[in-house]
Amino acid sequence: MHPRDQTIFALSSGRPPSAIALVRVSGSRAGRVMAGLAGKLPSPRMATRALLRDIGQRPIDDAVVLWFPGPASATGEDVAEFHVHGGRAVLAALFAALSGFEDVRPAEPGEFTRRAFENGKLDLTEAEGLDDLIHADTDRQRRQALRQLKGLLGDRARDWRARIIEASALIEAGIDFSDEGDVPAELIAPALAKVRALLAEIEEVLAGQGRSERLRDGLVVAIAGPPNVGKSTLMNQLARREVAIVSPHAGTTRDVIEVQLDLDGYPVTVIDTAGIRATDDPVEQEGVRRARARAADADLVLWLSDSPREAIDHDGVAPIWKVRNKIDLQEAGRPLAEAEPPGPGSFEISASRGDGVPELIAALVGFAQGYFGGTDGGLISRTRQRKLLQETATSLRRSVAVVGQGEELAAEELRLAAHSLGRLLGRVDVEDILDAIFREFCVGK
Ligand SMILES: Nc1nc2c(ncn2[C@@H]2O[C@H](COP(=O)(O)OP(=O)(O)OP(=O)(O)O)[C@@H](O)[C@H]2O)c(=O)[nH]1
Ligand SMILES: [K+]
Ligand SMILES: [Mg+2]
Repeated sequence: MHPRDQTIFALSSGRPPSAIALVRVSGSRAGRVMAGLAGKLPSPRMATRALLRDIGQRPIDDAVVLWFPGPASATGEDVAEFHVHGGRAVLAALFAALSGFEDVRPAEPGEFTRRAFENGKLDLTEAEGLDDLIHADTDRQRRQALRQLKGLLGDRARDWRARIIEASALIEAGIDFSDEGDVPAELIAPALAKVRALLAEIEEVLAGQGRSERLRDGLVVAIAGPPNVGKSTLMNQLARREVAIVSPHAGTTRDVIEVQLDLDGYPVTVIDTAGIRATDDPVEQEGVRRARARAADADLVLWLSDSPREAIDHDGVAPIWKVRNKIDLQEAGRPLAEAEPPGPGSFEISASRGDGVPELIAALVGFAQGYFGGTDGGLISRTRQRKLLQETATSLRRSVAVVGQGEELAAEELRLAAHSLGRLLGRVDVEDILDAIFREFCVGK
């Protein structure tokens, strides 16, 4: 039997031990497996208690089982669910029993979702949304994934694709009409109007959404600056715990230290780095090299200093905010007048006391909002989706541009645009691209 037609099983709940574990089985043998282990097939979609027994009639566990005959199941195939006690030995015994059935094997990562996709239960954007929902750590990631899973992008793409096909039908009809000479303008004009309208919609989605696909990975904010200015102290303030060593000794931090923060639902990775200075210590030199490299790749750099006019020693394309630290010392002694007045992207804080830190955090949230594209988030959640929408828009623009040189050229561009949207939905993709996408999913999904 081809692996694709085999029946698959996997643990679909979390890592054992746990109170309950869910093992799913999908494929043509699922019914035989269920009847074999539970003694008989329960009524469809009814939670039923059953003593599971292996092939030698030895009991495995007292379980709750569910039977979903296809196509009304998550994958579209026959699906059997076993809710067992989530112990490692219980699962080992159940897996051994499942593997004993002919043409039944453990699932590959993402294989359940792939079968659902292939049986038309989900389009590719929805499958991606499902994977994102499982991996969502913050509230905004969850909401974006849920929009994707509910098919918001997929529905738009299906609508656009249908309208492109209508427009191209008008143009093709025009081509058939005129064996010699020009296609009548009455046919071309409405087609062009359709194309322009939907191009505007796609451009709006592309322009208005910030970098919403980056919401999956989050934003990287690097704290950089000279030694001893309080970078690690600020890091600990932002993390609200002692993640980095703080000491009056310049050159304390050498490794890059990362924490994941949830800032108002936005995922933000903050990195603390070695103080940047010339040094003879080879270990510190390596720390400085790493600090420069990570700050150069960051999406935002907080350049920390403890003196009013500190030169910024950093190369990179990311915006830099000047953060002046230790203002508590200034209040105690030196006059405030010598300080540069703080402007946009410029902050004054006391990392040890916490003054100015809430304002800095609020500004970071604002930055994240602008970066990811506003409060409602985007329709686009992956680079793959953005690229295909850009390709679609390019083909539509070309079709409008070339229509004067020949209707066939315009029709060809519309075909390409429809093809790009088909790929977005996973309707026309080649096997290896689908393999690459589904391989990233987890086992049991
Ligand atoms: N008065 C005052 N001291 C601070 C403040 N922030 C940090 N410090 C002190 O400054 C010293 C250096 O702090 P760190 O956080 O280790 O500085 P760093 O920039 O990480 O230093 P390196 O990792 O060595 O580059 C420590 O003694 C801190 O307690 C502040 O806001 N006010
Ligand atoms: K230090
Ligand atoms: Mg430090």
